[in-house]
Amino acid sequence: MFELKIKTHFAAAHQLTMVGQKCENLHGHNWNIEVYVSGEKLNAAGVLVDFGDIKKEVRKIMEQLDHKFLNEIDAFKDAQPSSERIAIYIAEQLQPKLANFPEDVRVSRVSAWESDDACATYIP
Ligand SMILES: Nc1nc2c(c(=O)[nH]1)N=C([C@H](O)[C@H](O)COP(=O)(O)OP(=O)(O)OP(=O)(O)O)CN2
Ligand SMILES: [Zn+2]
Repeated sequence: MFELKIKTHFAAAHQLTMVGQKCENLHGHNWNIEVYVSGEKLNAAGVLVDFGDIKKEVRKIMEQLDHKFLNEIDAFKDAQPSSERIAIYIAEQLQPKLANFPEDVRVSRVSAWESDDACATYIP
């Protein structure tokens, strides 16, 4: 088994209803995102997937989130944009894009760091 990781980031605003907590106020984060992709087989070039191909797909997903008010994005209208939900969102958006890659390649983990010391990870 091989596991690749690429890192990216986006900046956005959100509001979370957490009963009296400060995050109920409109505020923003610079999220740092780690995307892990795993699979068994290397291609003729000796790689699972070109890092550049993964980055290209992840960049498109970041464009949907960057400098947005996340609560207004369709995916989060009925589901608050916590770091957990952001991690799931990225994983679910990316997985179908991997259909063009070798068949056993899949998203194995997405971590969303909303600060230097707080991170939510989704493992499909
Ligand atoms: N499990 C989760 N808990 C919290 C989330 C989340 O997405 N998942 N999000 C928040 C808020 O986004 C809030 O903005 C961050 O809160 P918090 O880490 O408490 O605040 P700070 O970044 O200011 O950190 P301090 O350590 O308090 O300085 C809350 N919880
Ligand atoms: Zn927040």
